[in-house]
Amino acid sequence: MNLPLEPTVMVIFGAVGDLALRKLVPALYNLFLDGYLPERLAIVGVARRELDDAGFRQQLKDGVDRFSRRGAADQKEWDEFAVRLRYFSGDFTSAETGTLLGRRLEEFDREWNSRAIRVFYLAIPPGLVAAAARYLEILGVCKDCARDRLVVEKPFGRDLASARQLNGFLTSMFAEAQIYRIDHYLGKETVQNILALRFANSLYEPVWNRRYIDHVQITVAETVGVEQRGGYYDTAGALRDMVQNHLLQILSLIAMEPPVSFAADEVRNKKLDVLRAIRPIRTEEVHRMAVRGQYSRGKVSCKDVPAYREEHGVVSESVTETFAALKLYVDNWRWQGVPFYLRTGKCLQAKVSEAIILFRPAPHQLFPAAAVESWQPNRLVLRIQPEEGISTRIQVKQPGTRLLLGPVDMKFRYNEAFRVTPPEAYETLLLDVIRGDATLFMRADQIETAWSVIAPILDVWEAVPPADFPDYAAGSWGPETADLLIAKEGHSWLQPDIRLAAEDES
Ligand SMILES: NC(=O)C1=CN([C@@H]2O[C@H](COP(=O)(O)OP(=O)(O)OC[C@H]3O[C@@H](n4cnc5c(N)ncnc54)[C@H](OP(=O)(O)O)[C@@H]3O)[C@@H](O)[C@H]2O)C=CC1
Ligand SMILES: O=C1O[C@H](COP(=O)(O)O)[C@@H](O)[C@H](O)[C@H]1O
Repeated sequence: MNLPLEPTVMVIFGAVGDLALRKLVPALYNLFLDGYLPERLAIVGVARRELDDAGFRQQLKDGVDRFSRRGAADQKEWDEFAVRLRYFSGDFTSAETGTLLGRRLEEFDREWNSRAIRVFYLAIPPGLVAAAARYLEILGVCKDCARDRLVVEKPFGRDLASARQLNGFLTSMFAEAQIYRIDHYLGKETVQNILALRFANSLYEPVWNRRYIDHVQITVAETVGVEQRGGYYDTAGALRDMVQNHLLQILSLIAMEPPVSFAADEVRNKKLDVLRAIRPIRTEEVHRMAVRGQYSRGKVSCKDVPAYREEHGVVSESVTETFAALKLYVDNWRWQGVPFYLRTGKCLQAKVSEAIILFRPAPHQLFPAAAVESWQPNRLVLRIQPEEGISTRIQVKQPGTRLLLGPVDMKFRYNEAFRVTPPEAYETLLLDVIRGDATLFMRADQIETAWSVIAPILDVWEAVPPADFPDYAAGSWGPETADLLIAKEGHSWLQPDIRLAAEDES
């Protein structure tokens, strides 16, 4: 792995917020421990609250102790890392703070005797992104400083129109290549492994099409509710929060054509082709292609859970969906007629993300009916989390004197095969930003096309409020309507192996 050698200043706007404390700083600290960070690196945190460098460092250390995959930080190692951390108190909607911060950044250039690459990470409420970007102009960041980068979190807009507007605004100030729109699912090891599985093996690609694949199921199930983010979530819902980004990205990786190379735009073009090929959903068919749900009180992992409408920050008669399931078709040569079922929800029975490829039956049934009582079609399970890995279900002869077939799984699990803890998604993505590799980030056109896929559903759901919310108990697998959605095609959801999921959570 090449070490990024260029001096870098990473400015984190919103440096003492939830995302920075839980994800960004633990990721940067782990990259430091693994020796991946540039030698000359400064991390400057910006927020309004009054703090000195020591207070800032202590808050970040508390975050690392609680949330790092490696557990509490060793004090000596932390101190070595912490000298890189500086705090700057100011409101980024004020020009004065802009000028002062600008001077501070120039000090690093003088100290290092070279103009450092500047990475601006906007870990701030989505409504402030445009204001913060304007503020960057005061800092002299523009299209001409091609080495400087801007990292924008999700949600990117709240619909097609607002995403277009934000893209228009950002690309008027920065070149597309400078803008890194994060979708943290793309940094997950097993999501990246979809490409490795498909394009580094000759076994799967020949059968990766409508002739052999019956349908695809993508499940991203969470056990948590909205936690501290009720205010945001209640204005978003599952479709905006998860489907528009993470689930459609997983679908794109499963369905894309082989890229010619792994150049950022080559991969992104191929993924965009998939999004563009998704059959548009007409208004009158939204109810046949998509269902929504909201959780009522229940038990998750043996603990009582309040109803969504009782969560902090959620309005009492909220009609926001906490569950969404979709049926999509990719209208191209490879996937014609193959349904892609997507579902995601909060307060479900287990935390598990996986994609299952269900294959068609063997073309000729050679075995007598008595031998195939428990026959199941071949399936390939791409487990994204927990227990990251891949398994293939095949039919074998069961031991005994009778000819009886039965399903078994051939399994690969990351932790058994490699015995290392894979990096967190944010580690991979932050390192890519520092190195200037945008392959795993969303381009403007991908974001907009993904919004256009779900736009008809958003419109209909907004126009026709659900009559029956809440409609699934916390701790279940979601509303019954999700089962009916795919039962119409003669399919049923394959519930994940929750024994593994529960082990991972405990
Ligand atoms: N938290 C999460 O798990 C996830 C978050 N995201 C996204 O990340 C972004 C940040 O979320 P999150 O960390 O939860 O938000 P928080 O509200 O926890 O943090 C916001 C941060 O911004 C600072 N801030 C707000 N206004 C200003 C201002 N005018 N000038 C300077 N600083 C300001 C706040 O500090 P102060 O008040 O001191 O100014 C605080 O540090 C959002 O876009 C969110 O959607 C995405 C995925 C997951
Ligand atoms: O982006 C988001 O993702 C998380 C789920 O991420 P995971 O890595 O824990 O699977 C979700 O809880 C959150 O609502 C959403 O904004």
